[in-house]
Amino acid sequence: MEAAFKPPQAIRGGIPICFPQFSSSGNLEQHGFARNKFWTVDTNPPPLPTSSSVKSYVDLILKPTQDDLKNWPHSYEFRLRVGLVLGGNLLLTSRIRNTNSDGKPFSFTIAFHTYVSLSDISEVRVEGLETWDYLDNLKEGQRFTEQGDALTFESEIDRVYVGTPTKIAIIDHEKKRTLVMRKDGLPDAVVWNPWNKKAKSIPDFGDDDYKRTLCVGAANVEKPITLKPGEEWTGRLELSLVASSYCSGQLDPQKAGFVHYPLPLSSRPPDLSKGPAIEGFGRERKIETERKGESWGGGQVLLQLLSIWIETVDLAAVRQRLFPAGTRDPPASETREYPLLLLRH
Ligand SMILES: O=P(O)(O)OC[C@H]1O[C@@H](O)[C@H](O)[C@@H](O)[C@@H]1O
Repeated sequence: MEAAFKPPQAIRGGIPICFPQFSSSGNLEQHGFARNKFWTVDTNPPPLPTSSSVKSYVDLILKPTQDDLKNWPHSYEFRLRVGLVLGGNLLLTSRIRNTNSDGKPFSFTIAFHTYVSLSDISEVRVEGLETWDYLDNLKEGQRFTEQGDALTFESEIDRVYVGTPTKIAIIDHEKKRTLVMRKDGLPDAVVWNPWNKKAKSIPDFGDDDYKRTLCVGAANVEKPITLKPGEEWTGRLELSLVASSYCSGQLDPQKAGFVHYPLPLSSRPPDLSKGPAIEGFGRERKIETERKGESWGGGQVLLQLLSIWIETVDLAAVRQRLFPAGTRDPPASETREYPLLLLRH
């Protein structure tokens, strides 16, 4: 996929964050405005207990501008901690606080619209959603119950599974690996693939890209969250890639040993033009044309993480947070994934 960040057009690929509205359920633009915003690095976030297995993280923040308040008249602070867990998992911890000074509550829906990169959609099954209810957007949002089998794909799908378990597995038989999604505070799960006809009308999708990607998003859609001033909501999403010696029902990623490491930025830029940037997490963008004299050692850069765009930041500071001293530099042969994505001037 060729994900392009050209607001106000939507971005597809990585993990766009749909906030404060999922899909077209309200008056705002489809999936809300957050996915088209620049975030800033939050240098002094309020304390957030972090498990000792989270070795490196960076804190980001999104707040409304005066213009934003015209569309959605609420003050909020959306904090996102992007963490790398020992062993290579990716942990996103979100906190949304109502900072309205007029005493008014606000309600929102939210989704982490994860684009998962696949070998071929016909080789994939999703476990963890069977027997749960879903709202089918291809049938005016009617409610159905999934049957007892794992999900497989033969045509367009556009559903919100409601009140789902905390673990979902996306099993890719051909790649022999499984993406395990664990979620807290995000009871619903979005499953979307436009299939061939619809994909043709979607800018970021090449003709066959529908075969190689599937959106499985952790979400809170069915019952919007309401926050009074001063109240805060927290949600967590953890993604792990495991080798698919995976057996049905065995969702513990510790049982299999697919490990990936942060790329040591000090060594050399990865040649992302040859393939997906973070393959397992669905990022498939050729960035050759955009790599104009990046400074990998530091300096002011525009940073993109998982489809989250961050205002110009001091790369050295971000690198230090994400890859603190002592992080083991992996031998080149072991480097498989690049959690830190695109840097450009
Ligand atoms: O094209 P967008 O705005 O990124 O949305 C993609 C799809 O996202 C899904 O989550 C929605 O349920 C679909 O209806 C929508 O088409």
